[in-house]
Amino acid sequence: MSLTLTEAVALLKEHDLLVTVVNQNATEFQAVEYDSRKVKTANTLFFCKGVGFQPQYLALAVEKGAVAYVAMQAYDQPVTGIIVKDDQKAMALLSAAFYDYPQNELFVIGITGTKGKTTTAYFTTNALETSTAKKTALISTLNTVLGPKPDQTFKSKLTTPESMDLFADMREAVDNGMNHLVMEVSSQSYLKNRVYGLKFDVGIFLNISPDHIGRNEHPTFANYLYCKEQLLVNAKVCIINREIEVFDQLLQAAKATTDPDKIFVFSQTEQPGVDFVYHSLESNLAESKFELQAKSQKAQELALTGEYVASVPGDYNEGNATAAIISAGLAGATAPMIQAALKQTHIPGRMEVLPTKGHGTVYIDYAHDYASVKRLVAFLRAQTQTKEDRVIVVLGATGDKGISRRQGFGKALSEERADYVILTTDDPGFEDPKAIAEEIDRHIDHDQVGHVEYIADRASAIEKAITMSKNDMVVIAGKGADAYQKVKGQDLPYPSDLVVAKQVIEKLGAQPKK
Ligand SMILES: CC(=O)N[C@H]1[C@@H](OP(=O)(O)OP(=O)(O)OC[C@H]2O[C@@H](n3ccc(=O)[nH]c3=O)[C@H](O)[C@@H]2O)O[C@H](CO)[C@@H](O)[C@@H]1O[C@H](C)C(=O)N[C@@H](C)C(=O)N[C@H](CCC(=O)O)C(=O)O
Ligand SMILES: Nc1ncnc2c1ncn2[C@@H]1O[C@H](COP(=O)(O)OP(=O)(O)OP(=O)(O)O)[C@@H](O)[C@H]1O
Repeated sequence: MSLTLTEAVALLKEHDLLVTVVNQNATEFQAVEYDSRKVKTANTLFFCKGVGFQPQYLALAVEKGAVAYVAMQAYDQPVTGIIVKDDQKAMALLSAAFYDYPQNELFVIGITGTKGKTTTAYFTTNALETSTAKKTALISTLNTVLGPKPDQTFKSKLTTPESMDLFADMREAVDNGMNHLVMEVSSQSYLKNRVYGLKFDVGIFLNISPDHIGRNEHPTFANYLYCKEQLLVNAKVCIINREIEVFDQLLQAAKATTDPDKIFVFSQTEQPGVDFVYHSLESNLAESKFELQAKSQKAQELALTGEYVASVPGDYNEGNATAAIISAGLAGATAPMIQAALKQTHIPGRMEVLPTKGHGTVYIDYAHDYASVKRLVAFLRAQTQTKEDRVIVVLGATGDKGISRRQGFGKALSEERADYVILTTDDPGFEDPKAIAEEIDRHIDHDQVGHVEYIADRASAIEKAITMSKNDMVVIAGKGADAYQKVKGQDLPYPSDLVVAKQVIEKLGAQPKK
């Protein structure tokens, strides 16, 4: 992989991003980097970007071999400086060029939404497994999969990687023989221009509710919506959930750049302009069965009508699965292939079900905002068998970010009348977990929620909930498959909610007979 100074300058000029070039002595770059600690070779082009950037990082990069840098200002360094109007946009464009536009060799499906991105990404990837002969790469909050070998799967750092990492990942996927890519597209990735200039073959918009607004994230809901909307503006084919409150605005955004014939709308209810309708047939504690109907000519042409079973319970997962079915169909999978895949999809930390003998049913779920906790508690309430069966909830709220979630949890637990709530620790960061719990508690309507208590140690909170449960639904919410607690800038090891719950069930001798 390489890039010449002439090519870089031409590309930046084409996008009206170039200000000037200083010390024009470098000619060709054999490596690109944005972290001085990672610079390894001479002929590196270094990117100065980000709120935490400091000039000494560039000095270190130069010491280690950087021959040029891209920045929004010139620095006192003897190497070539490519001065640009926007460092993040420049990094995305030049990274794509450096890695020789790997997106052109992949069918790229992008997924956005406040909730359901990871679930839909896993459904879609599995649905494509047969039609692409296992050549579908995945970039998700949980894992990044760039090839079939075990060492080509690794834990992701972000939901959507930094642009340079994204294009490097895509190149690696192509080199590993992949020809499709399913990826989550966070609103933050548009805010930070991580996907600037990238065209998606299919863009999915699942839902939007207030979240990710505040320090380090979006200043307002309008900005959050605008960033998410950009996926539709940059997709050749759009799939949109009709039930989104701001659907009309989304449709307009999609239509600005996409032929209406390439926009697919899905809904739970029949209404004008909808291409696909899904109806729930049976939603139980282990899976969801639903029917998908094609309503428009273009939908019928995809031949996806039929009954589907999604392995992940929760009626909202039928919407996620529907989006996955349509996108997989557009990418060439047939209904039988998708039906077989959805039945078997396992998504770590999303509605993991542990039935017990004598201690009810335990759910581990990543629900960590108002909308997801509300839907989860409502769903589990509907599954209780008798009036005496309780919904017992274990949760905490993260420190340093998502502050509005504390109020949201209080509201969701009150509206859905959780019977027993144990507040506990969930990635407190630099905050005091007890103070976070007290804040959630202040937003709980104690006339609606049976009982609320605080147990600082998460494993002990889980143990108490399962031990006290008889025929109840125990929900351990918020951390999903995370095997750490984020405390004061460190990831402290934590066995994960699933492992803790299994240990408790074993200790109680409550494993169900196989
Ligand atoms: C607010 C935000 O998005 N920040 C991201 C951004 O940081 P930044 O560009 O400001 O960079 P920085 O960390 O201040 O560091 C400045 C620069 O100095 C460099 N550096 C630093 C130290 C050094 O010794 N040498 C050096 O060169 C760094 O590599 C960096 O390029 O770029 C970094 C990678 O270059 C990301 O790690 C970082 O994500 C932070 C950790 C984060 O928490 N982001 C969250 C909000 C996020 O992006 N979340 C979304 C999901 C949200 C959703 O579900 O919708 C996501 O896509 O993951
Ligand atoms: N369509 C939906 N509506 C409401 N809640 C949902 C929906 N889909 C999933 N959830 C809930 O949200 C949780 C997170 O789901 P998932 O990881 O798929 O979403 P995500 O968009 O990737 O989340 P995040 O951005 O927080 O990583 C699930 O565990 C479930 O409780």
